[in-house]
Amino acid sequence: MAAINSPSLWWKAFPKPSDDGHKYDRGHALVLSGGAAQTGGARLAAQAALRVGAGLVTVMSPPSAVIVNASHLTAVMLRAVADADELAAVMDDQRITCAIAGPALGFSKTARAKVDALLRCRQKLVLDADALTMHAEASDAFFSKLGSHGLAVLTPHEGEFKRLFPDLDGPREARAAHAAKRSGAVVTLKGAETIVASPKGSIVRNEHATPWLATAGSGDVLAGVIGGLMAQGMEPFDAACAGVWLHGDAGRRCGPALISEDLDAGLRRSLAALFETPPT
Ligand SMILES: NC(=O)C1=CN([C@@H]2O[C@H](COP(=O)(O)OP(=O)(O)OC[C@H]3O[C@@H](n4cnc5c(N)ncnc54)[C@H](O)[C@@H]3O)[C@@H](O)[C@H]2O)[C@@H](O)CC1
Ligand SMILES: Nc1ncnc2c1ncn2[C@@H]1O[C@H](COP(=O)(O)OP(=O)(O)O)[C@@H](O)[C@H]1O
Repeated sequence: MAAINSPSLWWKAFPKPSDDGHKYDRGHALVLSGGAAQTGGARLAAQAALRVGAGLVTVMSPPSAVIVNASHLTAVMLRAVADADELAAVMDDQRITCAIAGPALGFSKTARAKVDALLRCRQKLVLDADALTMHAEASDAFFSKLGSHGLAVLTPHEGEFKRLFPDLDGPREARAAHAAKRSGAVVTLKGAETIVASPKGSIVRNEHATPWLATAGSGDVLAGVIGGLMAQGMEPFDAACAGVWLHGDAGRRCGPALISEDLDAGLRRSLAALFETPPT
């Protein structure tokens, strides 16, 4: 039976900046960008990762999309990365603590190879959207890589979940639990209620949200929130639970007519409230 998500479940593990810390103590997250016409999803995720406290966040952009990304980024950094080999070389830097891939990434051969390179690294991962769908045709091989990796969070919506786990049906909690066991990753099955399941059998149900979150790019923000928390050292299951709650709380604080860009301000208010009155 699932626990109901609330800050008391994960507050102890939640990253708090130390008085004498510097930005590298707060982790460095990378976010893969899609091509020149598909860059927004990565930037939404990157901004969210920075907002929840990652010390540095860099968008890794195909060279052809650098100008587009550069014209939109300020605190988030930017680096051109042409192919999987270049990405693997960047990931060799042990100061990189998490990578986020999938939002508006696309399905090119290069995008697929980049995700494969991430799966061969030791850093924590959030895989969302296209980084999930691209494995629908060869899901067993994907699960085997995820199982060896051991530090990934998958964030499918129902459509993406069905592509990866077409044989699973029944109640959402049972499906998420089964998917986590099969994939060896933490599975965050998004929806009006979001289920977070770990490969070891922990399961949490999040009811703290708002239907106003059903808007383009909202899931990209969630991927960034979870990745930003993992970049700071939070374990994948705790980060997924905390991320889903914060995302829901930010949505509630924004209220009617929110669009995904608004969640940045909502997250700031959510974090301020959490730090002002921490759960007991
Ligand atoms: N600003 C941006 O750059 C944005 C980029 N996005 C990117 O656009 C690409 C397509 O993403 P989509 O999710 O639209 O498309 P997908 O084609 O991957 O999935 C949508 C399909 O799944 C079905 N579906 C079933 N249950 C669903 C559920 N609970 N929630 C959503 N869909 C459900 C829908 O009916 C639809 O046919 C991805 O790369 C995504 O990251 C989107 O995230 C929107 C914002
Ligand atoms: N009716 C709803 N009530 C609460 N939250 C919702 C509802 N519909 C969607 N959400 C949340 O909004 C986000 C949508 O993510 P996703 O479908 O990946 O969108 P996108 O691909 O556009 O970013 C998820 O976090 C999901 O849980």
